[in-house]
Amino acid sequence: MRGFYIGRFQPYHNGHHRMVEEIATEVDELVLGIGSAGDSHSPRNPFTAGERIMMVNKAVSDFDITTYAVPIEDLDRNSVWVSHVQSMSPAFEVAYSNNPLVIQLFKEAGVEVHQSPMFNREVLEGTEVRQRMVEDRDWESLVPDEVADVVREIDGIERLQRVTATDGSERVADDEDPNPC
Ligand SMILES: Nc1ncnc2c1ncn2[C@@H]1O[C@H](COP(=O)(O)OP(=O)(O)OP(=O)(O)O)[C@@H](O)[C@H]1O
Ligand SMILES: NC(=O)c1ccc[n+]([C@@H]2O[C@H](COP(=O)(O)O)[C@@H](O)[C@H]2O)c1
Repeated sequence: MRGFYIGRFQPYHNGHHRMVEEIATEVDELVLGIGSAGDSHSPRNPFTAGERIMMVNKAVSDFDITTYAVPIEDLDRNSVWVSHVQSMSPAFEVAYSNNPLVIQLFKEAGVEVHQSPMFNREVLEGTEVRQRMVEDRDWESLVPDEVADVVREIDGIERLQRVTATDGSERVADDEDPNPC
């Protein structure tokens, strides 16, 4: 059976990794949808789709399943998003998500959805990992070693700190662009 699991993976962290570990007990092939694939170089989405594919591919290589990382760009129309996903992905029988909108859209489209428990969500959250990266606090312990290697290879911390930087007069929220064009 083939499953589908989508996330922004900004970055791929140990919560995602635990979820893939669980999913691997239920399917023999898994498509990892790289969500919001067109977004990068912002505080909420610092890494490109290609960089996230590197993180995911290296981190899941130990699992005993075949995986395919597929970039999925966002659409303005939620009502056709599942068709968009299906048009980009190898066919799958079950979708995995804990995101209420994603679950709703798949269910309305007649796709079976499985949820997973949230693992150590107090710290295993992309927002927390990025906050620690910005503040030069320990983030490496929250991600697989392979992901930490990719972040270092691409100078990811420096990038995130730059795109988050302001002139110092105010704090920038995670989803706010401090450098609007
Ligand atoms: N700690 C976790 N345990 C289980 N599932 C998780 C965990 N963190 C995220 N997920 C799930 O993985 C999917 C992808 O999540 P996503 O990439 O948005 O990560 P996130 O940690 O929620 O990131 P952000 O804080 O950047 O929004 C979602 O279904 C989300 O609910
Ligand atoms: N209309 C759309 O483009 C649409 C709808 C639902 C989810 N998504 C994407 O799916 C991904 C879901 O991942 P998260 O669970 O990490 O939020 C995100 O990248 C989100 O933008 C997009």
